[in-house]
Amino acid sequence: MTTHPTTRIIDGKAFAEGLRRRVADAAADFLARSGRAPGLAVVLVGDDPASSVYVRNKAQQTVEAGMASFEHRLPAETSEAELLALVARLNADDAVDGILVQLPLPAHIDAQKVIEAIDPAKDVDGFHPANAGRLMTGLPGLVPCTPLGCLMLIRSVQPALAGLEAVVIGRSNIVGKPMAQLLLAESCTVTIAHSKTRDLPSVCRRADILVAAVGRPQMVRGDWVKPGAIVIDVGINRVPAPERGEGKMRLVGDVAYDEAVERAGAITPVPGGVGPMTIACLLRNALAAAVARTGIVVDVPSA
Ligand SMILES: NC(=O)C1=CN([C@@H]2O[C@H](COP(=O)(O)OP(=O)(O)OC[C@H]3O[C@@H](n4cnc5c(N)ncnc54)[C@H](OP(=O)(O)O)[C@@H]3O)[C@@H](O)[C@H]2O)C=CC1
Ligand SMILES: Nc1nc(=O)c2c([nH]1)NC[C@@H]1CN(c3ccc(C(=O)N[C@@H](CCC(=O)O)C(=O)O)cc3)C=[N+]21
Repeated sequence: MTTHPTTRIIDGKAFAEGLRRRVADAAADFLARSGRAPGLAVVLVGDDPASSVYVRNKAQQTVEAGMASFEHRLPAETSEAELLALVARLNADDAVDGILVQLPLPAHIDAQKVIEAIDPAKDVDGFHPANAGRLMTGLPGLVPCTPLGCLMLIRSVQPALAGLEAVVIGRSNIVGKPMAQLLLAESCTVTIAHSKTRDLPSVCRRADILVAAVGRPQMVRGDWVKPGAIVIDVGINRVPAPERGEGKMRLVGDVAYDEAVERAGAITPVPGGVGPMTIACLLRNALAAAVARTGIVVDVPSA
């Protein structure tokens, strides 16, 4: 593979390691001042294999950062009422600063109801309407981890964002919409594209910053990328990899990386780009929640 001589491959894995180290330092300060470690509770309902791996990684990295991890694995048959009762217990538990309920939830549970049951002060995913509204209106609050991680990576290659054209493909509440809000707050000119967008390739070609959060393997082609653009690939898609052996799978993003790397000024790989930042930002948000809840001031890494 040849890359443009000036293309910067954004190493999300390395950036995330550095962020986790800074969070760990601050968590140690928090422990020294308060007598307890910041606490993060992660709830998994059912046994989806991918979700199970993420939850294990989150718990492991929480402990490595010197925080208390409370892992709740519930059977797929758990009723909505039982899950809401657990959320209520976690809301009331002073050792728990952050609560994450892994999505997707089984179909018999109303995910929106569960999100709204989480105390906004402990909503480390930033999915509660109170936090979404705070982001939209420019008030301090908890910001969704994946877009926050994307903003940190964008800033690492381009600190001055005002006036840049940003295109976000995808309008989900967990990635696309909050990503657009963060870029707007940075004074980018933001376009949100989605499945009804006409002539998506032309829209993308305007972008100085192109964020793909779609869930379609390698949909964004090289000739959709403006030369020199910053390309952030949020997509996590598992596709068959027969070259690795029968039944094997590999991860690809929403961007055709080998093509886009030829035109981009900077680009995130998959894996090793946005994914590791999501978990690092989760730990960052748990620390931020602990600080906001207790008033104990430590150095919380910011975007
Ligand atoms: N790296 C990480 O940490 C994370 C990665 N992800 C990954 O990011 C991707 C997106 O996740 P999420 O936002 O939850 O996904 P959703 O399925 O909730 O949203 C997908 C968005 O893409 C849009 N879309 C679908 N098809 C097209 C198309 N052909 N052209 C343009 N837009 C299209 C949809 O439009 P419409 O609204 O019109 O239907 C929708 O807004 C997934 O691959 C997911 O696995 C997600 C979270 C974290
Ligand atoms: N309430 C909730 N909050 C979430 O933040 C949330 C969720 N539910 N449900 C699922 C999605 C997805 N998600 C990822 C986290 C880390 C990686 C990650 O670490 N990816 C590695 C690869 C991991 C692998 O090899 O599978 C990488 O890209 O390098 C990916 C995806 C968080 N999500």
